[in-house]
Amino acid sequence: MKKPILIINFKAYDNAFGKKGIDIAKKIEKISIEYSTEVTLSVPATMISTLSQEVSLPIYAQHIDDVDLGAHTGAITAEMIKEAGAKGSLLNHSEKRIRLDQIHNALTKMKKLGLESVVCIDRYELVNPIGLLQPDSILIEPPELIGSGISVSKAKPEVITKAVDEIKKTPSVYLIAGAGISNGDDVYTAIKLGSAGIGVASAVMKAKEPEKVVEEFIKGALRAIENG
Ligand SMILES: O=C[C@H](O)COP(=O)(O)O
Repeated sequence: MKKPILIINFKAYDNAFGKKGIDIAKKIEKISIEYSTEVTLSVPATMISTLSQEVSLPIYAQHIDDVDLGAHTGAITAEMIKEAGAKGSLLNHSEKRIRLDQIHNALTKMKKLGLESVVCIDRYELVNPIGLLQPDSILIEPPELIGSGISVSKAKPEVITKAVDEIKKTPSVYLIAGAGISNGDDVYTAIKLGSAGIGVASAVMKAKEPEKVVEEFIKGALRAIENG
C-alpha cells in the first residue's frame, strides 16, 4: 500500500452500486490521477468485478467470510474476491465484526493469495494484538463517530496518537484513522498525528460533488506529508 493511504468505503449507500457506483468511482479516479495520489475503493461484493474493469484504482472488498470453498451458501471468500479483481479487503469493520480467530484465518488465506488486508478496530488496545497478525494495515475507528460528521482527528485525537504509539511495536503494519472524517483539515490532522492515511465513507458517498471532497482530502494529505 502506498502512503498516504486513502480508503473510501462505499458501504451500501444508494450510489455504491450499479451505474451510480461506476459514476462515483470514475469521478474519484479522475481526481486520483490528477494528483498522482492513489485512492482505494472498498466496494460492495457485487461491484468488485465491474469496478476492477471500469477504473484503474485499487478495488477492495468490504468483508470476506472465513470459510473454505465448499458448501457455504451465501459466502464471499477470499478466492472469490481475488478472481473478481479485488486487490484486498477490509476485515472486521464495526458494521461487520468477526471473531479474532476468523480475522487470523482470513489473513492467513489472504496472504497466501496475495491479497492486501486492512483490519478495522475500535480501540487502541487492539492495535498490538492485531498488529502481531501482520495485516497490511489497521484502521482504527471509534464507532460512535462513524457517520457522525465529527472527525476522530478533532474529537478524539488521543485515539490516533495512542494507536500510533502502539503500531511502533509492529513497524511493518500501517496505522490508518477513520470515523467522521469530513474535510481536508481532518485528513491533515490525522496524518500529522502520525497515521499513514484515512478511511472515509459518508463525507464522500453523501456529497453532492464527491470529487470536490476527495480533492480536498488529497490536498490535506499531501500538505501533511510536505510539512513532515
Ligand atoms: O469505513 C469507513 C468508516 O466507517 C468511516 O465512515 P464515515 O466516514 O462515514 O464516518
